[in-house]
Amino acid sequence: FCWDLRSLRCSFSDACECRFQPDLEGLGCDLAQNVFGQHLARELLLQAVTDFVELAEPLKPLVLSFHGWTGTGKTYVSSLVVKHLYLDGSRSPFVHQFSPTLHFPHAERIEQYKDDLKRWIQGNLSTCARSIFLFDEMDKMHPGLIDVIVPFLGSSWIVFGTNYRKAIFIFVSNAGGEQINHVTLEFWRARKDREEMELRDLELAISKAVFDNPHNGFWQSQIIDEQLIDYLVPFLPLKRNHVKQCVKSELKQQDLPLEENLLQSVTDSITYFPEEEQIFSSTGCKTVASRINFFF
Ligand SMILES: Nc1ncnc2c1ncn2[C@@H]1O[C@H](COP(=O)(O)OP(=O)(O)OP(=O)(O)O)[C@@H](O)[C@H]1O
Repeated sequence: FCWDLRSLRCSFSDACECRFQPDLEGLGCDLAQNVFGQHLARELLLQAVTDFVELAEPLKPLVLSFHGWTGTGKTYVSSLVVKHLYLDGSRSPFVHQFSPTLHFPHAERIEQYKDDLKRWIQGNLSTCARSIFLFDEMDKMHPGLIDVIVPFLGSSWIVFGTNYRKAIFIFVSNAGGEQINHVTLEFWRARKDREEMELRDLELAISKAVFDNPHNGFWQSQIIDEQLIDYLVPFLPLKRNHVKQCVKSELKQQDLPLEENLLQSVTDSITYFPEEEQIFSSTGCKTVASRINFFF
């Protein structure tokens, strides 16, 4: 069980800046128990977040970029980070999410979006230095837009009168997903244990795929030129056994019986690739919840 004693601690301490009260043990516990098939993302993230929040005066904000195929847990893992950093979890007013298709849909308004985004981040950081900014679908972001946040990501002390070094920025995208899938498949074909995969097996493939792509929000971005991303976090394609674990955990959450037949039927109803070997789920665990409803 993961105990959460933060409320208690928070009420006795002055250190509860913006109700930011990291529960790193809880985060580690949740990642280990509830995130399947992602040993690299789990380890890297826990280490990065731990190192960062333990610094009272960090030298720069923490900047993470999540990459991987659809339904592999990128959004889910971000929600766990938020849940374990703020007492109010995702309801915290200091957690901000941007999605290009929702917030920046019109290419011709890019100059306006640049101003808005800069002011928005600056304003939020003045209210609370311990803010989190999540940028979804980075592969759909207009190149150029994201560069307005460059001044907030580096290590100069004060930007526009705000101390911003305590913020966390998380970029999420499918970019690099195919390359990650390819390397993972090669591992499987070589009969190597998936857990033996190391970051260095993937890093080069991801950075090439992401940063050399003119359609990506990071294309020719100063964020890359100035090396402002601290960690590229890879999410591996999920195998049948991981999908089965997702089905099991969804059944538990919905208080439904854990019948082996049902578990197997839902797991088998998903499509797998490549066509010959059928190893990885083409939608990760994304459609699991809706499929369970279909079987009832
Ligand atoms: N590795 C995983 N472990 C446990 N559950 C998972 C995992 N991956 C996905 N899920 C489940 O599937 C749902 C959808 O996953 P999620 O939204 O995190 O995918 P994603 O990687 O962000 O996909 P996309 O790139 O399409 O946005 C989650 O809410 C979670 O319930």
